[in-house]
Amino acid sequence: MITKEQVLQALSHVEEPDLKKDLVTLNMIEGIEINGNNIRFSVILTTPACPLKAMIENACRNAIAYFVSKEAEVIINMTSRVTTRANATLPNIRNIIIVSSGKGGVGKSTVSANLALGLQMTGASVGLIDADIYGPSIPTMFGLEGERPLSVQGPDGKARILPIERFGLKLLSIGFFTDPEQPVPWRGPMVSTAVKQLFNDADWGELDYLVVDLPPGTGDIHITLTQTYPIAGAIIVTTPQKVALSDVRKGIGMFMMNAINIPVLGIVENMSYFTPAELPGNKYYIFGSGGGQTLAQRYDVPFLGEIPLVKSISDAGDAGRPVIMEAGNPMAEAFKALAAKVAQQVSIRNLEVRQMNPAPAAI
Ligand SMILES: Nc1ncnc2c1ncn2[C@@H]1O[C@H](COP(=O)(O)OP(=O)(O)OP(=O)(O)O)[C@@H](O)[C@H]1O
Repeated sequence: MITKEQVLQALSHVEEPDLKKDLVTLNMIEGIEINGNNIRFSVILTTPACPLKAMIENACRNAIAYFVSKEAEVIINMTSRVTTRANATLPNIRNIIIVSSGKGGVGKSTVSANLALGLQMTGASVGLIDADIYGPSIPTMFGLEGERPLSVQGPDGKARILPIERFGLKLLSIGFFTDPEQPVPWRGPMVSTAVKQLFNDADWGELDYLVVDLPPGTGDIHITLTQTYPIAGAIIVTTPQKVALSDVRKGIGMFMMNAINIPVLGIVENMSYFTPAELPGNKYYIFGSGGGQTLAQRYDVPFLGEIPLVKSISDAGDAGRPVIMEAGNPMAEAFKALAAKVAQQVSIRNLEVRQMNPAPAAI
């Protein structure tokens, strides 16, 4: 007779490669049912985008065959529950991911939009805030220029902004509230108040991830957000040119300052190499190669990947349909891989935070 204890014992030999602990210790096994030779259970991954899903499933099957019985018929339900750090400020939002860059024009908004969609395509619920007061580009990238979000009455009687939904994403941009013909001369306190409204006064519902596209550089918004909300981590976008890399150093330095102390989930290098549309296998590193990777090593933060310079990205951005929506486009694959890596880093950081502060069970 196969017992539940035998199954748990076998699965305690399977390690989650990113989290470096076994599946039983991580409480990732649920709903074990045994009926004669049939074993059924669920593995609760920490993100639907887990790039190691197939490998973990395989390791579970091998462990059952080795430690329990070769004859067992195993049915595994691979599912997920996105982890969070305890968050009393915005309890419905499990992870806030900020996307920043030292310099303007490096592709921060392009990365934010495609990352948010990449996370959403794996089954997570995702929101995107465009807090780039100097040049909000999310309305254009999603074909939403001139749109105005509706206002609804919340249960407390207060008005709430309803994010606009597009391709399954919930979106709010500072650009929905400003007139592109009449740029607003923003002052520090105005900026902070306006951006905080996008978080506090909006009806986001339940979100696994909220991606935030920040203005370039290190300014008031960065300080306000990092001091007001529990941020799961920051992503830094750069391009291979030396000047962009030196700006990134300042950005990383800011997040690592004691007073701010936001985990850097990693560096993304955009426009790393040029790929002609007719020769997608050819890569031309016109600005030199390896800069982002070297910087990541120097600061001991993950390198999240290289995004090529491809004309279709900007065409797609201008046409209101981010490139990740184009099935079969190699760029779409690059952004999907990026989303999986980011989700993985969020899970790792959340576990580290829980180990440092084990009081509330945050899963
Ligand atoms: N990998 C790429 N290949 C080709 N074009 C790209 C790539 N990444 C971004 N672009 C284009 O470069 C321009 C700037 O990109 P984007 O708006 O995403 O940058 P940003 O860093 O957010 O800029 P800003 O600082 O102005 O907000 C856009 O026209 C975009 O379509």
